Amino acid sequence: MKYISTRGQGGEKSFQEVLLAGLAEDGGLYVPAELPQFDLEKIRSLRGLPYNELAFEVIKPFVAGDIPDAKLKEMIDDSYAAFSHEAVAPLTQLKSHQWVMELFHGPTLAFKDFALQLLGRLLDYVLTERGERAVVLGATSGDTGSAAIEGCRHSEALDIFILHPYQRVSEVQRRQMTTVLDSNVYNIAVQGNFDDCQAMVKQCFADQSFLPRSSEKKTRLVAVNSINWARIMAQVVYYFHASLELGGPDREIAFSVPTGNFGDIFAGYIARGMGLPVSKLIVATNRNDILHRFFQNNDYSKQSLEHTLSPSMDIMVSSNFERLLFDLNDRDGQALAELMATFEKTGKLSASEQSWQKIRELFDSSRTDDQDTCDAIKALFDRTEYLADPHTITGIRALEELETDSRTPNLVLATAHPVKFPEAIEKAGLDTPELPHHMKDLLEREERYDVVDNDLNSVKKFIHTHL
Ligand SMILES: Cc1ncc(COP(=O)(O)O)c(C=O)c1O
Ligand SMILES: N[C@@H](CCOP(=O)(O)O)C(=O)O
Repeated sequence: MKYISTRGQGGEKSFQEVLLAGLAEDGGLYVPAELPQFDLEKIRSLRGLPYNELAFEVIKPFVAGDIPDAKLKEMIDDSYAAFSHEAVAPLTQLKSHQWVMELFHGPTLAFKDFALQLLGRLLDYVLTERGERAVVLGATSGDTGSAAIEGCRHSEALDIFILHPYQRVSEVQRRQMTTVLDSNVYNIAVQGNFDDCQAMVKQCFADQSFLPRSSEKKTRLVAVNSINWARIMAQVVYYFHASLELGGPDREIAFSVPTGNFGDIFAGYIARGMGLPVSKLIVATNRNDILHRFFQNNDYSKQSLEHTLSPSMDIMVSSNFERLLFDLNDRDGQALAELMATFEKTGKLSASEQSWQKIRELFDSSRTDDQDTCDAIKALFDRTEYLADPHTITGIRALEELETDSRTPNLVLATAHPVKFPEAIEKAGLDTPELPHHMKDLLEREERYDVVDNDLNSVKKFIHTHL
């Protein structure tokens, strides 16, 4: 499989190159030069497979030529054996035609584990084969950080630096990161918001001269955010899983996806591009609604980032949106590079009217504020005794608000476990469930993290001195 940058430079790359690079050298994101195609017969043949076997079939073409089948299979089997539910991504029906797919049965209780358990293993395998070490650098609004640490901490080939916005993640989320005391793990609490953290991570990738150099080799920086294609690739699998559970590919499914960095829903777009019958992709946002404004009014313009009860979606600049824009611009890297340069200068962009109209046939969107988040969590619980987390509920609310075809199964991605967000659950007037067994003493464990100014040089200096 070959990959290209959304900004058109640098030629074709292999999966290993893309895995290890994160961002492309021209500042773009990697996408497959061509998507693998699964016809209906092939998709039908996947029916009934356990999650790990399905994952192997879906992921295999993306890594072809770079990871031996037997090794890939072993890594996938190990990744999903770490999940606490036998079905890995179980579906629960909330009402007729409406299901949630629970993506929070991994070790850190959010959907990030699906990709980061595998990504950690892929990195460890590839780096060990090459006899190299690397520095993992990531930004988190709460969930990617702990999942990345959990996925990578056991690798002797990796040092891990995670930036999170100081006092802007929940206590459980913070402690899931900061109570990991391994000597290769560094948590940096930046006195800014998630967009600041993500922008600094991208700037570190763009200019890596701050990294120490050993005599033989320069230090390699690796991305664990969904700018890394391997993240999207692993997330594609559960769209196939949901569809097959609900009668696909012989009926279409509509997916409603709590959205921030546009990675999770973009994986659904890729599944559709591979041949999976998907009728709608619904972008559910919180008050940070740049994507909602794009899908409603063709207006992708930055506003100030607000702190909400769904902190993991407190994102304004959505990295993966660039991957969609690449397709909307007929995969013209030059045109996309110009569009992104305009966005960097002016803080806004829009698509051509024709491509926006076309993409609106597939995508719809909805926005939920904090009050509606609490009201909807309570109303759902009163009706069904199902406790949704404040991110998942935005996806459920979107389905209530938008008119969807009642004959098509509607599936919401349940992206995190409610136990991670007691503030929202309490504000909804409900009791937070107990922490699961492996995290029982989380609130008593020793923490270690450093608070750093919202300043690129301070972050670079921190990384440099700790390597
Ligand atoms: C719990 C939760 N829900 C939804 C999202 C949004 O996903 P994405 O950033 O892939 O759009 C995130 C963060 O990424 C999250 O942690
Ligand atoms: N919501 C994420 C933010 C980063 O998104 P990613 O999917 O690009 O890693 C988080 O919880 O950290």
